[in-house]
Amino acid sequence: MDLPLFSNVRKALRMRFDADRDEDEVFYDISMAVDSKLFPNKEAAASSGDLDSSMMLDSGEIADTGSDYEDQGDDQLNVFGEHPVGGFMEDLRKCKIIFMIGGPGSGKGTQCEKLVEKYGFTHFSTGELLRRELSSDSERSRLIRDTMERGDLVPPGILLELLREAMAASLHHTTGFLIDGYPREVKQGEEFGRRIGDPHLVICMDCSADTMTNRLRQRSQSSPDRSSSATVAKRLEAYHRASIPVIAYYEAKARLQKINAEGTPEEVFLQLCTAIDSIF
Ligand SMILES: Nc1ncnc2c1ncn2[C@@H]1O[C@H](COP(=O)(O)OP(=O)(O)O)[C@@H](O)[C@H]1O
Repeated sequence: MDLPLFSNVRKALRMRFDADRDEDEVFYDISMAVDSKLFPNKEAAASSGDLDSSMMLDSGEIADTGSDYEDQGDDQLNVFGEHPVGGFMEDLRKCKIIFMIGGPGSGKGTQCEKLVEKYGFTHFSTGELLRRELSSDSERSRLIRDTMERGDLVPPGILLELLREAMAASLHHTTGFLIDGYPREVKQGEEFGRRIGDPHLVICMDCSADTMTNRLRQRSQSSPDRSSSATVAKRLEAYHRASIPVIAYYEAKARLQKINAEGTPEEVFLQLCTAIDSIF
C-alpha cells in the first residue's frame, strides 16, 4: 500500500526495501540504491565477470537484497546533473584486489610498503579507515564511536561502505588495492564477496608466535606504544583464533597463498612478488 506521502513521488524514483532485517543491512541496501540512481550505467551489470551482479551499483537491480525497483525504464536520475561516466563496478574490474592477512608483527606493514612501490597498488587497512572516519564529525562517525564504546564490532555494512568509498576515491589512478588486516571474520569476507567481489588473491603471512613476539618487542622499544608481554600474547592469541576460519574460507575458494614470513624482508618480498605476478 502506498502512503499518501509517496503518491506524489514519481513512480521511477520509488523503491521498496525489506526493513525487517539488521539495521546495517537495510542501511547498506539504501546506500547502494542511492548510488545506483546517482551513477546509473547499465553496461557494467551486463558484464560483471568476476564480480557479483548483486552488487552492481549501476544496474538498477539489487538482486538478493529484497529491494524492489518499480517501473525503472529509462527514466534515470542524476541529482548532481552530472553526465554519468562508467560505474564503480566497471572501473573496479580493471583493478586487482588483494587481501593481506597476518598476525601483528608478521610484517604486513613492511611488505605492503614495498609492494605499493613496486606495483603501484593503493594500500589501506580498515583500522586506518575507521580512525580517519572517527576524526570527522559525521553521523557515521558518531555511530562508529558508539559501537566501539559499547565494545561491539563495527557493523560489516559500515566497514564495507568505508572500503568502497576509499576504493572509489583512487579507482582511476591505481593498479589495484592492497587491503591489510581484512577480513577479520568470515562474515566480513562473505559480505565483501557479495557486495564488491571476491579478492583475486588472499595472502597469509605465515609466522610463528615467537618471531612475531620478538619483532613486536623490538618495535615497541623504538615506539611510544609499549605493549606489555601479556598484551602482545593476547593480541597474538586473538589473531590466531580469528584467522583460522578466514584462512579456511579462502583456501576453499582457492584464493589463498601462504607466504613464509619468517625470513628477511627481502626473502619475504621475493615470495610475495611471485604470488602477485601470478594474478596478472
Ligand atoms: N622479515 C622481517 N624480518 C625481521 N624484522 C621484520 C620483518 N618484517 C618486519 N619486521 C619488523 O617487525 C616489526 C613489525 O613489522 P610490521 O611490518 O609493522 O608488522 P605488522 O604490520 O604485520 O604488524 C617492525 O619493526 C619491522 O621492522
